[in-house]
Formats: sequence, C-alpha cells, structure tokens
Amino acid sequence: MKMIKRLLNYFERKQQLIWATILIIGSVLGTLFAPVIVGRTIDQLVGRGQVRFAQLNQDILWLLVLYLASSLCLWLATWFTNEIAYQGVNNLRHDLFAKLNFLPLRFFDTQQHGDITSRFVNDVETISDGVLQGLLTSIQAVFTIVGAIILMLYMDWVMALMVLVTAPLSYLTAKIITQKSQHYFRMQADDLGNLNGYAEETIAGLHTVQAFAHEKQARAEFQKRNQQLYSTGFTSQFIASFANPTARVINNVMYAFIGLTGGLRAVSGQITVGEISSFLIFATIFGKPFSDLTSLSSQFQSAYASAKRIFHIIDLKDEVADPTIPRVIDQVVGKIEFKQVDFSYEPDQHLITNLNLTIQPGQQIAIVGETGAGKTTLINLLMRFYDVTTGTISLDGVDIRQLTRENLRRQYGLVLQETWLFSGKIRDNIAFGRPSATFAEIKQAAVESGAAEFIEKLPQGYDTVLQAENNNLSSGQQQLLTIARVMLANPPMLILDEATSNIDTYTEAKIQQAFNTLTSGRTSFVIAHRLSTIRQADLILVMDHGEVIEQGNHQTLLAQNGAYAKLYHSQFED
Ligand SMILES: Nc1ncnc2c1ncn2[C@@H]1O[C@H](COP(=O)(O)OP(=O)(O)OP(=O)(O)O)[C@@H](O)[C@H]1O
Repeated sequence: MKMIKRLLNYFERKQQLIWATILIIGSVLGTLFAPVIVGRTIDQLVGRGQVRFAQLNQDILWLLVLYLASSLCLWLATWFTNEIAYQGVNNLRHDLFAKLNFLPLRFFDTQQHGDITSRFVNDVETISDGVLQGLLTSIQAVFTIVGAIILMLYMDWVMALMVLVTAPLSYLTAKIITQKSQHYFRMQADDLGNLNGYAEETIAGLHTVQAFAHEKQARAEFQKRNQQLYSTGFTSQFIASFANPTARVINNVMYAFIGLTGGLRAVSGQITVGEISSFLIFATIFGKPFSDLTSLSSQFQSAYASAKRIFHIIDLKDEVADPTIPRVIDQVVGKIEFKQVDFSYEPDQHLITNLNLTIQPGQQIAIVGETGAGKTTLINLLMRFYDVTTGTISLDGVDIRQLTRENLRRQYGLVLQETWLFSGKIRDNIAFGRPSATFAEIKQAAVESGAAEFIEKLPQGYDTVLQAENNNLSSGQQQLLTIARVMLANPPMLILDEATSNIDTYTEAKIQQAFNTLTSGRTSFVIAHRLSTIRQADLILVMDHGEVIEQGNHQTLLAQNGAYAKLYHSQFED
C-alpha cells in the first residue's frame, strides 16, 4: 500500500482527475439508463399489430442521445486520464534520471547498463499503461457496479440478489488466479532486463564478438536468456489468462438463471417482458466491470513489479554528499598530496595500502605498471569517482572531500582511451567542455590539437553530424577530437589515460604533439603503456598490485635497475 501511495503521488493532478471522474460518471449513467429505455421500447409493442409508435419513436431518440453522450464523455475522460498518466510517468522518469547523477560510480560498474535502460523504457511504460487503464477502468467499474446495484434493486430485488451473489464469485476466482501469477510477472521483468542487458552489451561489442568468431556462443547465450524470458512470460500470461475465461463462464451461468427466473416472474405478472430484457442487459453490464477489474489486476501486478524495480534504484543510497559548506578552489596551483591512503573496491580485497605521494605544481606524472596494477584506480581517487577508505588526498592543501565534486572535477581535463562522443555535430562535441565557446575558439582548439586537418577534409566540416555509437572516425581521430575538447575547456590540470594506444604512427605523433602543448606548465597525469612517450616526465610512478613500488625520473629509475628498468628494457631491447 505504501508503494502504491508513493506511486500515486507522481500522478497527482487533481483538476484532471476531477474532470475525468465527472465524465466517467456521465458515461456510466448513459450506459446504465440505456437498458431501462430498451425495456420501455419493448413494452411499447403491446401485442401483434398493437404498437405505440409515438412513444416508441421518442424512446429510440432518447436511446440515441444517451449512447452518443455516453461515448463523448468516455472519449473526453480518456483524454484527461492520458494527461494524468503521461505527466506522472514524465515525473517518474525525471526522478529516476536525476537519481543516476547521485549514485556512486560503484553502482554503474557493477550493474548491467541494459538493465538500467530497461527500467527507464519498459518498466516506466508498464506503469504508464497500468495507470492509464487502471484509472479509467477502476473509476468506471466502481460507478457501474454501484449504479447497477441501485437500478437492479429498484427493478426487481429477487433477480438483483441473484446477480449480486454470483458476480463476486467470478471476481474472487480470478483474483486468486492473478495472485498466483504475480510472482512470475516479477520474474518476467527481471528476465527482460537481463535480456536487454545482454543484447546491448553484444551490440556494443559486436566487432570484438565477430573478431573472436563468437557469434555462435553469443547467439546461444541470447537464446538461453530469450528462452528464459519466454518461459517466465508464458507462465505468467498462462496463469493470468485463466482469470478472464473463468469469470466469463460464471457470468454466462448467471445469465441463464436470470433468464429463467425472469421468465417465471413475467408469467406470474411480477415484471414485464421489457423488464426481463432490461435485466439481461443489466447483467451483462454488471458482469463486465468485474471481469475488467480482474484483467486489470494482472496489469496492476506488472505495474507493481515495475514500480518496485524503479523505486529500488530511487531508494539506493546516494554517494557521500558534498559538504554543506564546501571549501572552494578558484585558481588552482596544482600541488597534490596522498597521505597514508588506503583503498579497496571490495571491503575484503585490499588494493592500495598506505600510499604517500607528493606532486608539485606543474609536474608531469607518468603512471606505469602492468595491467590491473591500479593505475586507473589512482585516477578514480584523484577525481573522486571513488573515495579513499582511509587517509587523505589534498589539492593545494585542501582535503578534496571538503570541495564539491564539481569544483574538484572542473580542475581536471580528462582524455580517456575510450573516447566518448555524443550524437551531434563535431563542433558541438568539441564545445562540450565549454558550451559558451565561439566558433572561432572551437576552430582554434581543433587546429592546436591537430584535429582540424581531418575535420576540414570532411564534406560538412565542423557541421558533420556524428552518431554516438558508429561515427566512421578512426580511434585516433576520435581521440584528437576529445583532445580538442579538453584544449577548449582549458583546465588547469590534466589526466590522460592510456591515450596513445591503438593509433597509427602518424596520428600518434600528432597526439603526442598535442599532449606536449596541453601538459606544458600544468600538473598532469599520463597513464601510458608506451614508455617512449614518458621519458620527459618529471616523476614516474611504477605501480604493482596497488602499490607504488618505485618512483623517480627516467634516469634515476633506469639506474636503480628495478621494475621500471625491466619494463623499459622489455619494450626497447628485444
Ligand atoms: N569497479 C571495480 N570493482 C572491483 N574491482 C575493481 C574495479 N575496478 C578495478 N578493479 C580491480 O582493481 C585492480 C586495479 O584495477 P585498475 O583498473 O586500477 O588497473 P590498471 O592498472 O588501470 O589496469 P589497466 O592497465 O588494465 O587499465 C584490478 O585488480 C581490478 O580487477
């Protein structure tokens, strides 16, 4: 109940709800009075050749007006409920997306991205359908049931009682059935998320999948998950599908009894033949809201399961909040200190222990080490994508946890090996770091980074529209664009993560040149696998299993003849 209440808060639009309710009542009244008039028209046929035409015509006219008015009211009510449902869903999506910005990176590192997307798209859609249908059908059902009871009791209490006793039977049976299917609906939503996650993962990495001739395995895995979804989907729908037919059978038995009892009562003169007809129509009208409610309940089950998945994310613990009164760094000098830093991703797996480091302003730091040594982790800590477990990292003497994340991250320009370009023009992609930049400034950054050369050869130049996933640029060209982006943003410090791998020698030289321009005079961190590019670095940190095992410049480290020398010789003296 708590969750339903919470969900309904999103759909609170009082005025529209009042209008929708009034219009639905109007439509229900039309539907309820129509059978009374049908009964009256039948009673105008007094006997063979004895028809009261004047009265009959008037009744038929009334019937037409009632049906038209009832349909119009229903159409308008649907319009209002649409507005309520879509506005609510809009708010829900907004909150879900807003939440993503407050979740710790740990969440995204451990969750399938397709599953998150599925919550945005499928789950939200299911809720929207549930609320839309739910509002309309439930209001309609309640008023139809109440109205029909009153009218039926007024017409003939014996038959009314018969309907009142049998109709809830069909409802109860269907309810028991849908309760059973609830468990499977939850499983179905999870399996759908699972399938989406796998499809997204495979499509994103299709090159790799094909390069490793892994299509068969990928198809098999997809099929396995698909089959699982089929099986839970089928089971839930199968169980739920019993609800409606069962209700119908019970309803039909009820009609037969009404026909029989009505006939007997008409023979004894207690009701007219027209009233029997009215009553039979009433029974149909009265049965419908019950079966509507039962099929609606399966829709509610799915919506409930989806709401649970969405609120699960909304209720996750936010990352540690920024300080209420943060320190602010306006003009960064660029001195960074690690003091007794311990860090681990998982509580029981220590990675970094007691790391102490001092980086002077303007220094160029190279981080080297084998894969999994902890290079990216160091960057994650510097930018507060993760927080240290114990110890402190300070920037210009201020513990970085005393700054807002925005203030800290604005000090860094980040060039990753995996470039991130969004769907849009090249010029907008470069301007991402400083949206207010003029076109001249964008061009200037492209020239300085060396990206201008290839951009200007494109038919649409800076107006070329890129697709986020598949943009036909080489990885070197993409990286030059991200370098241009950082150049335009002109941040005081830099982080370049494995920036020179996977690129042809010509582009690599261009990138190297761009890096040199970029890093001069700024505190900068470069993660590089090619040791040739870091000979000039002021400080080289050699990492292994989360520890900085050696530090110094190229000459001193070579002279030490330790891990760095070994790594260096392995690259240059084969
Ligand atoms: N989000 C995470 N959750 C749990 N463990 C992680 C996470 N990210 C990295 N690790 C683990 O931490 C260790 C260090 O990883 P890190 O990515 O820092 O290495 P790296 O030196 O940057 O490696 P590479 O050169 O391959 O990028 C590895 O053992 C890795 O498996």
